[in-house]
Amino acid sequence: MRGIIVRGIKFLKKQSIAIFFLAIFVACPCWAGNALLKKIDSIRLTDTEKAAALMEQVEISSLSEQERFFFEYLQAYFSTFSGDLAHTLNLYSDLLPNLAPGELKIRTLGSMLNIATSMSKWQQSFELGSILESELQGPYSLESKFNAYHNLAKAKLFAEQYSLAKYYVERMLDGVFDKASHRCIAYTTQNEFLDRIDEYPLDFESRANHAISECRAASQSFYEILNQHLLFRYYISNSQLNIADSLIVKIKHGIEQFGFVYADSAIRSAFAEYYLLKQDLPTAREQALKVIDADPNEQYAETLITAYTTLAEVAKREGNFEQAYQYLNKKTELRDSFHKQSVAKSLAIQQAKFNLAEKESELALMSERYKLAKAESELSVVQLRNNRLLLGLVCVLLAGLCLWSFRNRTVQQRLRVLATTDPLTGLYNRAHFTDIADGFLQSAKLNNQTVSLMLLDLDHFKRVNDDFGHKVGDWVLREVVRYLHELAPKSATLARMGGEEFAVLLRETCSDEAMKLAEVCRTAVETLETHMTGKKFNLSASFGVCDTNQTGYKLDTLLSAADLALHQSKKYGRNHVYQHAS
Ligand SMILES: Nc1nc2c(ncn2[C@@H]2O[C@H](COP(=O)(O)OP(=O)(O)OP(=O)(O)O)[C@@H](O)[C@H]2O)c(=O)[nH]1
Repeated sequence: MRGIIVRGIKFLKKQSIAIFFLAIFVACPCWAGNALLKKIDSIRLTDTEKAAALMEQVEISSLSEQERFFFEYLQAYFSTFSGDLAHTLNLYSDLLPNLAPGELKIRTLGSMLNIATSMSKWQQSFELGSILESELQGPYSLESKFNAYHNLAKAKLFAEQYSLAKYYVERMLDGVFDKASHRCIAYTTQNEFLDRIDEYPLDFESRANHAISECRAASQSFYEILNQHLLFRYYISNSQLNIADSLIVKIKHGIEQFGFVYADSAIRSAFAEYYLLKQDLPTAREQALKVIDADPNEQYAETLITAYTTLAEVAKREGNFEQAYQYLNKKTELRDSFHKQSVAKSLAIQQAKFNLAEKESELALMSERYKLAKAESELSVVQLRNNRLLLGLVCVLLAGLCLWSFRNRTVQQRLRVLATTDPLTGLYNRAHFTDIADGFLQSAKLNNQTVSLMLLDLDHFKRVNDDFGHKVGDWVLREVVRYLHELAPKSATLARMGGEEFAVLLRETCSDEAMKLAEVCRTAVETLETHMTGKKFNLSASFGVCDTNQTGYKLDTLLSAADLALHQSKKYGRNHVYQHAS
C-alpha cells in the first residue's frame, strides 16, 4: 500500500498545475477526537509520504462514525496520488451522501469539484460547483468558506469562466479572511487570474511582489514560488530579462524543493523562452525538449506549442532549416489540435451550462407542477368537504322531510281517528257511521242482502252520573261497549251515536236474528257487575230493532225505524227489546 502511494505521489508530481491545486487544503477540525487522524491531516501537505504511511496505523474498528467518514475522506485524498482520478472521484462520490452539512462535506465537495474540473468533466464540475455554492449559504467556518471560494475560483478559471472566477477571487479578497495564509492564497489566485487572461495591469509587478512577501510571512513556500513564476512570465512578456535573471535561480530552487511538474511543464517552457531571448540557444533547446519529454501524451498543448515555437526558432537561428520546418509543422499540428480542443472545451462548457439550465428549469417546472398538484389536491379537499357538507345538508333535509312526512302522517292519522271515532269507547262516531253505513247499504242493496240495525240506549244513565260521578258513568259506557264487541258478530259495525246511545249494523241479518242478539245484549247490561266500581247499582238498556226488509236500504229510514222501536221500548217501561212494526 505504502509503495503504491509513494509511487503515486511521484506520479502526481509529474501532473500539471490543474491537478496540483488538489493538494491545497487547509486543515479543518474534521478528525473529531482522533489524534492520529489529526496528525495525518496536519502533515499530509508537508510530509505526504509519512502521512500516507500513518494511514496504515489507523485502527478502523475503533473509529467513531464521524472519524470513519474522515478516514474515508483521507483515503480518497491519498488515492489522488495513484493517478486514477476517476477512481478517486468515485471514492468521494460514495462518501458524499453519508455526510451531514458540515466542514467535511464542504471539503469533500471542493475536492470533487477540483478533480471533475481537471478531468474536463464539465457537467459534473458545474453541478458540484452549484451544490458547493448553495452549501455555502450555511453557517460554515471562515476557513471552510475561504477554501470553497478558492476551489470555485480555480474551477471557473480552468473552465475559462472568467467573470465567475473574478467574482470568487473578489470573495477571497474579502476583509473577513484576514489570516496571513488567506491573504497569500487570495493574492496568488488573483495574480493567476491576471496571468491567465493575459491582461497584466501596470502594477502587476508590485502585486506579485506583495503576494510574494505575504506568502513568505505566512510560510506558504509553494505560493511564494508560484508568484515568482508568474512574475517571471510577466518579465519575459515585457522582455525584462535582467530582472528575470534574479528570479530564475529562486524558481529553480523552488522546483527542486517541491518537484511538481508545474515546473517541468509551464515553468520550463517559460525558461526556454527566456534562454532564447538571452541567445543561449543550447539551454533554450534543452529546456524546451524537457517540456516535450515530460508530456508524451501531449496533454498540455499550450506549453508544448511554446516549447516547439522555441525549438523552431533555435533551429532556425542555428541554420537547421529542415529541423525548424519539422518543429513548425509540429507546432501547427498542435495549434490545430489545441484549437479543436479549445472549441470542444467551450462546446462542452456550453453544453454543461445548457444541461444545468435545463435541469434547473426542469426543477422549476417540477416545483410548479408540484404547486399545481398541491393546489389541485387542496381544491379537491375543499370540494370534497363542500360535497360532504352538501350531502350532509341533503341528508338532514331528507331526514327532516321524512320526519315531517312521518309526523304529518301520524298527525293525519290522529286527526282522522279523532274525526271518525269516539275517544272514550273507540267506536265510530255518528258522522263516520253514517258514511260507512250509507255505502254499506248501497252494496247490500245491490247484492240483495238483508241488513239489520240495532239501537240501544242506557236507561236513566243520568242518575248514574249524578249518583256516582262521571268517572263511573264513563266506566259503564266502556263496559257496555266491551260486551257489544264480545256479543256482536265480527262483521257487525258498531258506533256511538251520542251520549249513552249505540248502534249495531248487522250484515246478512234479519230483524228476528237481530232481536235475539238484542235480547242477549239487554241481559248482559242488566247483569253487569257494577260493584267493580266500588258502588252497587242497577243498570239496564232499551233496544229498538229493524231491518231493510221492513224499511228499505235508505239509512235515514232505517235509523228512524230503529229509533221508533227504541222509543217504544222506553215508553213501555225500559229494559225492553222492541222491533219495528212495519
Ligand atoms: N259519564 C258520562 N255521561 C254522559 C256522557 N255523554 C252523555 N252523558 C250523560 O248521559 C245523560 C243522559 O241523560 P238523559 O238524556 O236525561 O237520559 P237518561 O237519564 O238516560 O234517561 P232516559 O234515556 O230517559 O232513560 C246525561 O246526564 C249526560 O250528561 C259521557 O260521555 N259520559
